Amino acid sequence: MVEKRQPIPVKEAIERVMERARPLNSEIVPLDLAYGRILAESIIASHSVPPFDRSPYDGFAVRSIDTNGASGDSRISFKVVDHIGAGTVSMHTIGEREAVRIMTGAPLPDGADAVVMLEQTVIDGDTFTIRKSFSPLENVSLKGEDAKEGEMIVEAGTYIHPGIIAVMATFGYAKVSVSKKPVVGLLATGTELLEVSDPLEPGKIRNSNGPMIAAQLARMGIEYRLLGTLPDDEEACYELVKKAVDECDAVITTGGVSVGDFDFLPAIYKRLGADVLFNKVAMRPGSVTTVAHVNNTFLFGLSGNPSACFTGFELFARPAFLLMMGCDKPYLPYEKAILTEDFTKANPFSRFIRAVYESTPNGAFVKPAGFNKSNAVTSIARGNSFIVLPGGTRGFQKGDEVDVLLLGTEEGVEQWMLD
Ligand SMILES: Nc1nc2c(c(=O)[nH]1)N[C@H]1C(S)=C(S)[C@@H](COP(=O)(O)OP(=O)(O)OC[C@H]3O[C@@H](n4cnc5c(N)ncnc54)[C@H](O)[C@@H]3O)O[C@H]1N2
Ligand code: MOO
Ligand SMILES: [Mg+2]
Repeated sequence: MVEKRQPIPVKEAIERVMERARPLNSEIVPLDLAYGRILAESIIASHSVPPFDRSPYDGFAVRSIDTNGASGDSRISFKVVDHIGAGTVSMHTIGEREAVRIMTGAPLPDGADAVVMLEQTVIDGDTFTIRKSFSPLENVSLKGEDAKEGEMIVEAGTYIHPGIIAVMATFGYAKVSVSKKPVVGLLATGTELLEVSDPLEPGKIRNSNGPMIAAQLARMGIEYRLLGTLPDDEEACYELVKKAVDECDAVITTGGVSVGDFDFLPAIYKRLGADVLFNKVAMRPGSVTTVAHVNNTFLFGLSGNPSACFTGFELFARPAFLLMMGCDKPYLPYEKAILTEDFTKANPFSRFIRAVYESTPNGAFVKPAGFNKSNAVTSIARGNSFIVLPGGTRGFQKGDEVDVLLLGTEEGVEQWMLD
């Protein structure tokens, strides 16, 4: 008698996984290795930005009061008493009708409260004239206008993108505290599996899930331990998974999670005494995705079918790893888009269709990325998103608005947006 599995809604499955995920500790890395990591400390402005009043233009620093009344008919003349570029501080205090020739980024000299752009002057030796008046602080980049000393700039939990690298450099963070990455073991199971470099043989296929998951992990900045590719042999798989559980924060397997005679993962979870969070999800593809937990280690039993495997990783493993890394936005970004093709199949379960999403000036559009069965591999290659159709629906038409989850973005969202 084949075991009857109880499907649970996708949202509940995700919640069960996320409830078990615990943030890992942090580690210190040099700034040049921080890109793509998750901040484990908040970035506080250690000084004001800019740190001094400075010139935003190449021109002349003047006292605005001296410019009052300037016009085309009545030009006012200034005497240039110093000349500075960025990085140099003038020792002069500007007096009446005096000016310092100043370059972009140089600190405003004492006494000056406005900057005249070079283009606004007529220069004659060490004097120049202007034809308009300037108000106090005109063309001055004020100390602290970008950030005040002590201000919170980026909160812990944020994905470190190049802009965050820029502020950390600004504030002298030569090293920064980031969350540790999970150690993830990767095992492809299947007697039919060949290595990528092997020629095809009757009844065999090349292992595409292993390299795919490795790349899904790489896209998140996570390295993996390749546990290997094993035939459908319960004993060999058990020994390998058992060993990996002690060494890894998560073990991802592909294949062998359904009810077939050579699907040994359910028996392996039992022998390990693992707590199975679920073994059936009301979704297509990926309904047999199984997630278990033992000794503080996650076991992600992804389906062998490539589209199901891919989907199971993105929906369950990805947010769990991001939560473990302290990320405050672990979920795939959500959009609405207009379907540009009919999709008339019934959806007994929530359906995740590999899709091509395009954002245009006329709105966002989406269409299935080709052959879309659970065992499809080409639509994963052609897609950049999932169309999500709710369970219990059918007959989506061209022009309908549908839910879309975007793949491969650096930053996600705080909440799972769908049921
Ligand atoms: N009687 C039932 N049969 C099946 C059910 C079911 O509920 N009752 N579920 C179906 C669903 S849904 C899926 S999905 C698959 C899941 O199968 P498994 O996760 O057990 O995976 P396998 O049986 O090992 O392989 C399935 C399929 O995928 C190919 N495969 C496996 N590994 C790889 C790999 N690394 N790279 C590329 N392709 C791989 C394998 O050759 C099979 O074709 O079960 C349904 N059956
Ligand atoms: O797990 Mo299966 O992918 O629902 O087709
Ligand atoms: Mg199977």
